[in-house]
Amino acid sequence: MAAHLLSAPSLKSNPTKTPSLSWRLPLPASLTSVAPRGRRSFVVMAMDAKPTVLVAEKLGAAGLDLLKNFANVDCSYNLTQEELCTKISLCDALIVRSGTKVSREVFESSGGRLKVVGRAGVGIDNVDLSAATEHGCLVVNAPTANTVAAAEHGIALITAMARNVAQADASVKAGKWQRNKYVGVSLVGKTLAVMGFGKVGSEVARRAKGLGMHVIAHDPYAPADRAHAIGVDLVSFEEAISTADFISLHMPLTPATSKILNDESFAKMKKGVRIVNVARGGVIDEDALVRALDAGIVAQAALDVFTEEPPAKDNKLVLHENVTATPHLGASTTEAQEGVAIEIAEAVVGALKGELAATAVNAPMVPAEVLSELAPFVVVAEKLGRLAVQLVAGGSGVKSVKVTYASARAPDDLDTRLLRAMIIKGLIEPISSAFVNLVNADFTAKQRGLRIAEERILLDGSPENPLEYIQVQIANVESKFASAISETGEVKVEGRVKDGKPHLTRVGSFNVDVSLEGSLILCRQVDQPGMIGKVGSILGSENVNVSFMSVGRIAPRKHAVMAIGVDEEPKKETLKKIGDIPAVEEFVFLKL
Ligand SMILES: NC(=O)c1ccc[n+]([C@@H]2O[C@H](COP(=O)([O-])OP(=O)(O)OC[C@H]3O[C@@H](n4cnc5c(N)ncnc54)[C@H](O)[C@@H]3O)[C@@H](O)[C@H]2O)c1
Ligand SMILES: O=C(O)[C@H](O)COP(=O)(O)O
Repeated sequence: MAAHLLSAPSLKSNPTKTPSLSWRLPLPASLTSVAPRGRRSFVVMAMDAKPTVLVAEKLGAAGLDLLKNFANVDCSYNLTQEELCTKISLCDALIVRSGTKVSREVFESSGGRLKVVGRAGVGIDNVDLSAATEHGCLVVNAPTANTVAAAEHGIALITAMARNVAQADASVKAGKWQRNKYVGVSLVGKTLAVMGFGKVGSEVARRAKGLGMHVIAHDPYAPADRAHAIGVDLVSFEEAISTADFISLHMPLTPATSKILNDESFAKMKKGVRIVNVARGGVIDEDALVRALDAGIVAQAALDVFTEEPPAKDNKLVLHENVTATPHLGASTTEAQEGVAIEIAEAVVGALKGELAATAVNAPMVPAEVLSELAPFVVVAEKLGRLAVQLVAGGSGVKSVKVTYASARAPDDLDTRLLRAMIIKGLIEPISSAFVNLVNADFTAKQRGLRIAEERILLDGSPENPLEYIQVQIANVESKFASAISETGEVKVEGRVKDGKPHLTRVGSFNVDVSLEGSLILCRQVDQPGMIGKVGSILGSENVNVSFMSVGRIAPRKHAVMAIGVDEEPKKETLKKIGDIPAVEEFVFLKL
């Protein structure tokens, strides 16, 4: 991405000292959701001495060498939170893996000196991103270097579990020779369901094919042709879990995937299924897994990750005789750690020098004047992305997105890069563990094979208002809400700013008008009197507050789409009651 998006760092040359740095990064609250009023920008202060980097967890030697060429490096492992908080005020950068909690207290204790946190790995669940941004601290990660290691660990767990390697090893070491007890199962010809066909999942699939397994995958957002290219069929969640002999989890932990394997899903699985998890502990309801193991539905599980890490000593799942457990070792190979160390050291050094980091996860940057003008449209853009992706049910994956900006401004007079970044953020964040901002939006989209085509419609009228409306269309997909498909076959949503507020103004071929706040119910019905009352009273009786309601129809007494903004998330039963109204043909609940 072009460096001029960031107000350029001023480098004062001084032959005897490290160059001084001064960045000024305007801070759009919508990109970070954390900037308190009056703190919309932050400045990385001038550094006249060599910076100090605290490496709080073991990092590969090549990465350390890179850091040492530029900074004083303090490797202090196993620090308590208190020790970390004490040290941090003397450090310009901090590098961690998943074992160090970089809490708000750490940022507060830094006294403003900490400028960069480097996460040597993918997940940044251990870094308080809001606090980082509030304190003007850039967070960078290393998202690709440990993919193969994680995939290899998944395969190691599948094979070790199938042949009882861990249990048999413990038995031999205890002086036993139990050849009959540890008869395993073969992998060849067995069906493996890969849940989450991203970087790690696709590498697991490729390797499992080599072991002679029949591989299917479930990932509503992955391109089908990428799966077909390696001989994998993308199937529904139900089909994946009900037909698999082995299930391997590779999706991020998001509100939608939290406890996605639970009592209900275990009940649908083949008796004797085997489960592997090298993603995040929270995607499995661990108590439900213990029940499924006890009931014999799940024959075995092999787990690298846990809801709480390290798990409690008396954790029933870890102690279960049919469970193989490893202490979050997915990324722990010499090679991956060298790769991650180099990736993160380069990112941290680059950030300390004032360069843009493609793997930055919280760096907002856009000129303040552009930001203030586009601020309300930024919200529309992100929400349209979120809505559009949540409307997708399947098809060839979210690959091709067309964004249309309708404006009376000449194209040169309207910088849409921030809007595009926010649409990408809206499209990607609900379906991944990625954090998207202006720095990494295009990079993240490209990495996921997501093509964003932008089109401008030049309107007559006053160019005072930067934009009339934004349209987001996703091609080659099916929708959970058939009415969201436009006349030309794409999932289509359109929004605009009204009285300073973001509004949804079109879904598919239906005009609607609903404020984009809280959550949204879209409902297609036969246009007839009394529908608004019926739906409103169901929501009212369940204490769900309706913030907005609008009906768009093709013609009187034909079909209509009702858009209902709600402040609270309705219960499943409440939504079912709406679906049961005879005139309702389809409906969908969407989180904004
Ligand atoms: N154990 C370890 O040490 C280790 C190492 C690396 C990665 N990880 C974890 O593995 C997971 C995958 O990492 P990645 O780098 O492949 O991420 P990725 O973003 O490349 O892939 C995740 C995939 O999951 C899909 N997905 C999202 N929601 C889904 C849903 N509801 N159902 C099915 N699929 C869904 C996405 O479309 C995407 O294709 C992450 O949770 C990551 O933190 C763990
Ligand atoms: O998020 C990751 O990159 C993996 O879970 C690995 O984490 P680790 O580097 O702390 O082992």
